[in-house]
Amino acid sequence: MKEDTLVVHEIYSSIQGESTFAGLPCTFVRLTGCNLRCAWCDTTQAFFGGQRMRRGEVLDRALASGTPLVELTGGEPLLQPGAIPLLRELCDAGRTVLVETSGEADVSRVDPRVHKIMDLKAPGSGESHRNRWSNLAHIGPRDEIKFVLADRADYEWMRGVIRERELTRLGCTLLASAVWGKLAPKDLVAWVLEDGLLVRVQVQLHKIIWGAEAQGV
Ligand SMILES: C[S@@+](CC[C@H](N)C(=O)[O-])C[C@H]1O[C@@H](n2cnc3c(N)ncnc32)[C@H](O)[C@@H]1O
Ligand SMILES: Nc1nc2[nH]cc(C(=O)O)c2c(=O)[nH]1
Ligand code: SF4
Ligand SMILES: [Mg+2]
Repeated sequence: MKEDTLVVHEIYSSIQGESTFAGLPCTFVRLTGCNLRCAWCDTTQAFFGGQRMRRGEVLDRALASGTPLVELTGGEPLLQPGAIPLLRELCDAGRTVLVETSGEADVSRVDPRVHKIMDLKAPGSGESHRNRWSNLAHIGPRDEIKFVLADRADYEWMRGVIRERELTRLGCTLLASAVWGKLAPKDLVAWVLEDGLLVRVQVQLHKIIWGAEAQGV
């Protein structure tokens, strides 16, 4: 069956660099392939290649390190049919499970125990037209919506989306992140404070620790 195998770019342990889980030891399962091409994507190496593995082996490798936290990412993890049962099996094994998704793919079948970290792509990504707004119906208090912002125009777009779509009503965390090397986090912080916007500004902790070019961290 098509769910029995997954194409995997890498599996490794590090500390979680993003989201409200930042700083915690975490095992990452990074799947190959993405159907978007965000202008500033820092993981283009995961677009192609990878190794086809049986789902059971991916599960074993993800559990082997013993970290209580496991994240499925990519590329775009939800493009592969095996991602849905893998997320469920990771939850069944007692792990706290995160999935990092562009939000273009349908999130409705993701196990409700999983914490969905879902990007809403701003115009500076070049992929804003791909946002699947119907996914918002499946976002709840355990989930996090992330905006990755390249400039002031992206910031204003985020502010408009939060207000017009009443995102604070979803009860989820709203994350605002600067595109690395493009928007200064201090400018983002100044704008957030000026507007009294209730978002959590995040930086990519792993890039501060290991540098922006390091892979497998
Ligand atoms: C590489 S993506 C993989 C998961 C999924 N495709 C997505 O976009 O959410 C992981 C996260 O890194 C963020 N990201 C990628 N490149 C970035 C950059 N240059 N600066 C800041 N965040 C970036 C993405 O927006 C996303 O939240
Ligand atoms: N340390 C670390 N934390 C992360 N959180 C989300 C990541 C991702 O690429 O999805 C990521 C990553 O690439 N590295
Ligand atoms: S959706 Fe994620 S993996 Fe795909 S291009 Fe955008 S940031 Fe990169
Ligand atoms: Mg990353």
